[in-house]
Amino acid sequence: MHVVSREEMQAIDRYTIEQIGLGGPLLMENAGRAVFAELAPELNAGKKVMVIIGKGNNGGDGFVIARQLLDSQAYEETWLLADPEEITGAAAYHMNAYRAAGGTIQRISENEEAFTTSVGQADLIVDALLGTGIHGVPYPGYLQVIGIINRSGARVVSVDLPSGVPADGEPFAHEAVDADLTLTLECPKLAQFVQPGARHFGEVRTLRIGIPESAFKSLGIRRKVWQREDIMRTLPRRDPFSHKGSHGKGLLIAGSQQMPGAAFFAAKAALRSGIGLLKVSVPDQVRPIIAAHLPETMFMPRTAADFQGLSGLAVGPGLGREPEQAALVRRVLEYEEIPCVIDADGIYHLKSMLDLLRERRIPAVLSPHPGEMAHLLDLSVKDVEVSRFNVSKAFAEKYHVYLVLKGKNTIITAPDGEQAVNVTGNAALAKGGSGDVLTGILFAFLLQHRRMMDAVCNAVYLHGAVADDLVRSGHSMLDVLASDLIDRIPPVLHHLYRDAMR
Ligand SMILES: NC(=O)C1=CN([C@@H]2O[C@H](COP(=O)(O)OP(=O)(O)OC[C@H]3O[C@@H](n4cnc5c(N)ncnc54)[C@H](OP(=O)(O)O)[C@@H]3O)[C@@H](O)[C@H]2O)[C@H](O)CC1
Ligand SMILES: [K+]
Repeated sequence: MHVVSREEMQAIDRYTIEQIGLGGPLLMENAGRAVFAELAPELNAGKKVMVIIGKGNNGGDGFVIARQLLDSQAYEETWLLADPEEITGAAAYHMNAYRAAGGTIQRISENEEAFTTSVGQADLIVDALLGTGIHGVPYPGYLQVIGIINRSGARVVSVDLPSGVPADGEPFAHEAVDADLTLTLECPKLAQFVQPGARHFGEVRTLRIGIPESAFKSLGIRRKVWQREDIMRTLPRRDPFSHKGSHGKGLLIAGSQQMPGAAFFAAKAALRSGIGLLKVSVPDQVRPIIAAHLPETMFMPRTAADFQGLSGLAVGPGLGREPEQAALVRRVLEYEEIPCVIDADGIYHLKSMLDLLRERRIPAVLSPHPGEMAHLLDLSVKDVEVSRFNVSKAFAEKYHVYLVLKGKNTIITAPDGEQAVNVTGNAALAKGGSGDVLTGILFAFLLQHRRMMDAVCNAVYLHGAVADDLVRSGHSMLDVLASDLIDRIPPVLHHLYRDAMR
């Protein structure tokens, strides 16, 4: 499923209408019917549904929805914030159809009191005020209606976008509709994954409205949501005649006296995610802790780390920030013949050697959280968070890396700018150690997948999916530990493989 900007969506609309010939009114009919079908189960007899319509094509969708409500069991009212004379194109086409089918349009500006009363009595409000066409702060009339909707107490369903949210995810300070459900048309827009807009969507469902894949191909859209079908398609299939050497021989350089656990979590997660042979380089004092809990690992002295014969490296979890650790990170970066994952303190040290990234033949994989990303770029966390897609793309292309910018919707970016958004995971992951688990999964998957982008996307997907599985079955957002995540990898992988083999 593609993720698009406002401009890209408008270009796709144009291409579909002009090149493919599916006219605007038809697409609008498809959009409105898809929304109505999604709402149908909620439209029982006597339910009071208000359709609140703006001037543009988002409003046009509203007229299609209102027309179908006429024939439903629900009681329907349609309120227009614009002057009907202002309505043009496909929206006018459907406004006329609505009227001709017996619909009545009430104008908000002429009946403000009645409008406010009606909103107070509504069970469900369909927000068809503004979609991708908004620029800047909603005009005063729109702001006023947005505020009334937000204070209504009704269930609010937004068409395409919560009105007032800019489609590209740029920051804004004005009020926008707080939707209970957003039915986004054809494909997600950037705003769905970036704060503050993301907070307005409520539950999100994406409704296809008949735009052919060729329209997206024609525009070369290179941003998508990584979905269950993607991981099932790309999970590595094991050759029955394979041996432990076939699934990666990796060295994990992690842990310190103060943070031995990080090395343990990353190592165990890598083993649980299929790495064939794992060597761990930890300070001598830490070795007994790991050895006692992970007899499957072998050890390499921190002082004599030899990379010969390895197929991958991972450095960072719990490493520490002393200068001597920087030398280790540098060695990993300079060893460019095999993939490497750099996380946590490894990223901290990276700042002084960013140019080494660009020179690597095999791109490194970095998995910073927003704070680590901000440190790398000398930006504030806020600067990173309000521009996650662009910040990620610029960095990945400039330094020729696979960048995993962690967060509610982790964004994965390849060195050529291709992006994927992850939609698994939840706030249970906001706890020390969960990042180390991701490092282990990333490491193991990198050594088992053919395509690096698949490995990185699948690792991020699996990491979130185990957190979702835990919260779905007996855990809460508060209690999940890194070890719970690791212990839940087997059943989640089991179900993914089982479904993939069907
Ligand atoms: N995705 C698809 O394939 C389809 C999507 N559809 C729907 O169409 C909208 C986009 O329609 P568009 O007309 O481009 O934009 P909107 O309806 O969101 O709004 C446009 C009108 O809003 C006015 N506007 C612009 N900025 C503001 C503001 N800050 N405050 C208030 N009003 C604003 C603008 O008027 P101007 O006079 O200012 O230009 C526009 O008239 C999309 O979101 C989908 O819902 C199609 O239905 C089917 C295909
Ligand atoms: K809307």
